Amino acid sequence: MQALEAASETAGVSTDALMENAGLACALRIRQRMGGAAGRLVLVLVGPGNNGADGLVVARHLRRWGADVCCYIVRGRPADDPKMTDALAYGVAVVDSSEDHGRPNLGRLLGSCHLVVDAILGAGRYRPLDGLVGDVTVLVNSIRSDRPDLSVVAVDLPTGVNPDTGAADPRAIVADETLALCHPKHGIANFPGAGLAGRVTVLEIGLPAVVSAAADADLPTEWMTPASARALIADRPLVSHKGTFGHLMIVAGSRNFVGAASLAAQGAHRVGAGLVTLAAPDSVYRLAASRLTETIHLPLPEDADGRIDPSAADVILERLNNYSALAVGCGLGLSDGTATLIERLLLLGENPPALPTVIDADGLNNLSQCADWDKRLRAPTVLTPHPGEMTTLTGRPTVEVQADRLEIASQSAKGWRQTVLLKGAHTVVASPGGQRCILPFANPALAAGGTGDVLTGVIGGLLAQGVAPYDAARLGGFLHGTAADRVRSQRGDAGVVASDLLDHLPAVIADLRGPRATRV
Ligand SMILES: NC(=O)C1=CN([C@@H]2O[C@H](COP(=O)(O)OP(=O)(O)OC[C@H]3O[C@@H](n4cnc5c(N)ncnc54)[C@H](O)[C@@H]3O)[C@@H](O)[C@H]2O)[C@@H](O)CC1
Ligand SMILES: Nc1ncnc2c1ncn2[C@@H]1O[C@H](COP(=O)(O)OP(=O)(O)O)[C@@H](O)[C@H]1O
Ligand SMILES: [K+]
Repeated sequence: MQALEAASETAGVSTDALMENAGLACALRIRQRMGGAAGRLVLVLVGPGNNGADGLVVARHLRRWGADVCCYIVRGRPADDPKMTDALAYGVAVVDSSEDHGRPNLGRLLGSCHLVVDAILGAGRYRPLDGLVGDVTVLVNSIRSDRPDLSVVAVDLPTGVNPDTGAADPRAIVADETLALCHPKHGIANFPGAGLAGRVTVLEIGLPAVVSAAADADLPTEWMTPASARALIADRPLVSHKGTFGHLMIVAGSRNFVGAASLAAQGAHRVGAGLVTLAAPDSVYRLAASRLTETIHLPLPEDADGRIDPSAADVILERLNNYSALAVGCGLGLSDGTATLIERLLLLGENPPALPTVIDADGLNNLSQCADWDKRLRAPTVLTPHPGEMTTLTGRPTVEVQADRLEIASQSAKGWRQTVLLKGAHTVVASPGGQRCILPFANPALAAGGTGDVLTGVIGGLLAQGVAPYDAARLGGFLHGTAADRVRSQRGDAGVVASDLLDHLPAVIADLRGPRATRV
């Protein structure tokens, strides 16, 4: 962002203009969050640099719209600060920390305000919080935990988070929402910083077009937003039929995991696949069929433990010509037989069509048993490991995977020449060509068995409709994460079950698509 700011100056857009744009964008979002400005009491914590200057612009606009706004100057501002002059001219109240010994004024303001804006520190050079700033952040965090009605909104980054790494001072601000200016900094993509940022909203600050185009080409990591997801949703022609939207074959399920197969099938239906066939062990078919009224069924021979028998590979392979995508793995179980099945379905050697494929769960575990699997995948594939499955596939300890999620997903995608979706809070998607993106969802409601099976069905359903693997993975993950956020807002963090996600998927797609005209 520092380089972009310099390039903007050269292109004729001053830092001051960017700061004004940034402050206005933040003020608009805060007003929206509060459901209006008039009569609200807002406390803006102002630091010494440009983040503090953004805070003063936010304060001025909110005051202009009728809020009672107090700026608490955490660290001295320059004596001739024009942003301070402007804020005072609009009637913003100012309290200086140097005159608030023992912080009685700050305590009083925190006790009565509706919302706190953290504009103490942003993306400047990081150093650990000193005593003065740390005092303030500790008080804010403690009053926030006593007052569930109080929102803390951070400008650009929560104060105390290292913008480049995501490391955090133990006294860092805990925010309910972070307003990321232009390109989100790594500090709110990586944990623990990401865990302190709350919901992340990305705001435009009006970089000149030539600068932002160059930046988009240069920056390796995309932060998925509703706008970037919308761009991946295809039009749905009015004159269409079930064949228009593809046919997905799902190979899944075993005696112990009947629901996994069923959840994947429903995930695919709910993102608009034209036809979905579930190829499952005969005993799973008998249980799942009564729930899956829209699904086509292909019952398969099974072994003594209720897993698909490897001889079923012939049954599947001879039919694949009639399908447009394949999803493999949910609840498959793990045995020599299932490894043979996976080898025959997915790896070089046989000669069926190379259907776009998503592999999850035991599909991945079985795959890891096949010699040289990473060099022999036949089709364009999305692999969707959780961190434990990533360990199985790469041999790298899970703590290592989690410490460097972006790099490990990227390296794996390049090495395997396939798309990789590394699950978990802030899911990472990486393409074999070096693109990568972060899905901005951290949601404990998703931490429940079966949610990954829904994701596999969603990605498979998109592949079947002709969406390219990298796009299917990032769009699928975005739809899944958005649906989960909706479920969480209705039902809370605990007790959500995977099938709760399903009903939300069509509305998530419709809302993202918006009122755009459907083409015939
Ligand atoms: N780069 C851009 O294009 C734009 C940047 N903007 C804002 O500018 C911010 C970056 O501004 P700055 O570079 O001034 O950085 P900061 O606002 O983070 O402030 C840096 C100042 O804080 C001091 N400081 C750093 N760590 C400290 C600590 N632990 N305790 C006490 N003081 C500490 C530094 O010595 C320095 O004086 C962004 O986060 C964003 O809010 C926006 O105004 C929009 C335009
Ligand atoms: N705390 C979390 N924040 C965001 N997403 C999460 C969180 N916990 C789990 N998820 C998501 O939920 C899904 C879980 O998938 P997985 O671990 O394969 O479970 P299962 O196979 O039991 O369905 C993944 O999409 C993962 O990214
Ligand atoms: K901040």
